[in-house]
Amino acid sequence: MIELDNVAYSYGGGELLSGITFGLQPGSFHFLTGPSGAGKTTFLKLCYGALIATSGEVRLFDQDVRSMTRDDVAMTRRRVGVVHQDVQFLDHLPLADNVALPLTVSGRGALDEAANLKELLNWVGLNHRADALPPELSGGERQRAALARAVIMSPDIILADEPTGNIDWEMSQRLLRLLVELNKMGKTIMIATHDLALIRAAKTQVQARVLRIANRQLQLAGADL
Ligand SMILES: Nc1ncnc2c1ncn2[C@@H]1O[C@H](COP(=O)(O)OP(=O)(O)OP(=O)(O)O)[C@@H](O)[C@H]1O
Repeated sequence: MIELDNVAYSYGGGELLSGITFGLQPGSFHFLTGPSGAGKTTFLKLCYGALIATSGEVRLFDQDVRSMTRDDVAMTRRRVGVVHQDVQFLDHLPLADNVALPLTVSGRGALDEAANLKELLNWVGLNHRADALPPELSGGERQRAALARAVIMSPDIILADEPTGNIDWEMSQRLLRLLVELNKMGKTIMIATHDLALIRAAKTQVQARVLRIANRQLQLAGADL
């Protein structure tokens, strides 16, 4: 689904990632960990084509990201749902409209939209908050809304960057359960996180692999986490 072949990435100040070869298999569940500043967000951005590798090749659904047209990029955005580290909403729009934004932008029918949206808000436990404005939401509500928005287009892959960064343990568990549920429905999941307790909790629920970025390299972490 996503393949990186000997990928390197530099930000000008030097090489951040180097010699990265990785293939994301359908239906897999990965955690991505490593020290702060190691390049986890950068790696995720390379995976969904938001950044282009300095060298090496990234293929998204068998297509080299460098050869993608604007339409190709729009298509892959539908197939890859991203939960960003710094979740942004339009503060003047109610939560439901924010969650529906990818549908609205893509021009899907209103009826289709309404049915899908209600079900989705229910699934993340936010039906009662549908009319709330983003500044009125708690951290956990924002994260669940971000997840709902990331999956509203029924993507095949969900990439989540520190989705439990600012929320308490109970809410982290709730979010994890939603991601595990998505994986059981066949979605491919990758979560960047510092939270080793979250990884341990996940391993009791799903067969998760742990990747670690350190010293510019991507490695498969040992089973002793
Ligand atoms: N647009 C940019 N321009 C220059 N340097 C950048 C840019 N984005 C990130 N960096 C640098 O690249 C390094 C890796 O950043 P990245 O966000 O990928 O790390 P991370 O592992 O996700 O960190 P964290 O765990 O703290 O979120 C950092 O030192 C960061 O300052």
